[in-house]
Amino acid sequence: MIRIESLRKDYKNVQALKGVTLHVPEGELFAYLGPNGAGKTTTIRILTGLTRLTGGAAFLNGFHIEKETLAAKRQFGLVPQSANLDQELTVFENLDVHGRLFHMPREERRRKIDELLGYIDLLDRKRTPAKQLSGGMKRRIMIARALVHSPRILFLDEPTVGLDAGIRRRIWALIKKIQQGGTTIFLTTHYIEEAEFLADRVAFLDEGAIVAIDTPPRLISRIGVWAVDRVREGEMETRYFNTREAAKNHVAHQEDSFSLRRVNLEDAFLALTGKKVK
Ligand SMILES: Nc1ncnc2c1ncn2[C@@H]1O[C@H](COP(=O)(O)OP(=O)(O)OP(=O)(O)O)[C@@H](O)[C@H]1O
Repeated sequence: MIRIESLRKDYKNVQALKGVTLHVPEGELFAYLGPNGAGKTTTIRILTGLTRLTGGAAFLNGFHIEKETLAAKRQFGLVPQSANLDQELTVFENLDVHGRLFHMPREERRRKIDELLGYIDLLDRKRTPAKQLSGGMKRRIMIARALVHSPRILFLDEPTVGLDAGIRRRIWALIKKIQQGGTTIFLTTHYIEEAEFLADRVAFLDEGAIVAIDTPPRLISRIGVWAVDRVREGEMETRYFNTREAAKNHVAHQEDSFSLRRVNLEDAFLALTGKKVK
């Protein structure tokens, strides 16, 4: 469970977070979606104790992140945006170092690491140096590493950035599997389809403030059901309708080329923020 209340973060010249409030119940997969610079990483850095907040409060499974720091830190695993495995160490050693940081006894570390490597389908790479792994494998190992101490909350900062489509889907399946084991997942992304596919609920973050929080289907239904894209005088125009008939009526007798399609989460994001995510 994650509770954030009126969270603010000021850097010298930027108000990175302007009073963010949200609650992620136990076991939910929550996506925090926004364009570059929206404040996604800043939020994760504050929740995981890497950056101090300017105002407001946050709790992880009920523990105050600044007043009960140690207990709060035991609640989560973090997969940062950039690959930070120790390249010279093997896969096992990378995970083992993490288990030691959490003072796990040796036998428990071994058991847990084997279990996790089996879980992510990389047991055969246990003795491989990290530098010999592909980008997708490194990402899976980073996810496994974050789970060594059995946290109940997992933070994933842009978990599939830079990975190709096939590997991205494999990571999605892994994230879903982790949630099905009961872990609360807080994921940042600027890939809308990632949020639409994975998340129980999504927050749209823009310039340090939340614009909307809801389930993907409910966010989409705020806009309409059918969309008509049309190029008009060199500009792309999209209009939204609640029925197919209304959409068809709109394009009847038009000479421009158009496409009729279902409304998706990207439409909802654009309509609610007036921005493009990518
Ligand atoms: N250490 C820092 N010092 C000054 N400004 C910062 C610092 N870190 C972030 N910012 C600013 O705070 C704002 C939010 O940045 P943040 O990295 O949280 O955004 P983001 O949504 O994670 O974007 P991205 O997808 O690019 O990582 C941006 O305007 C950024 O320039």
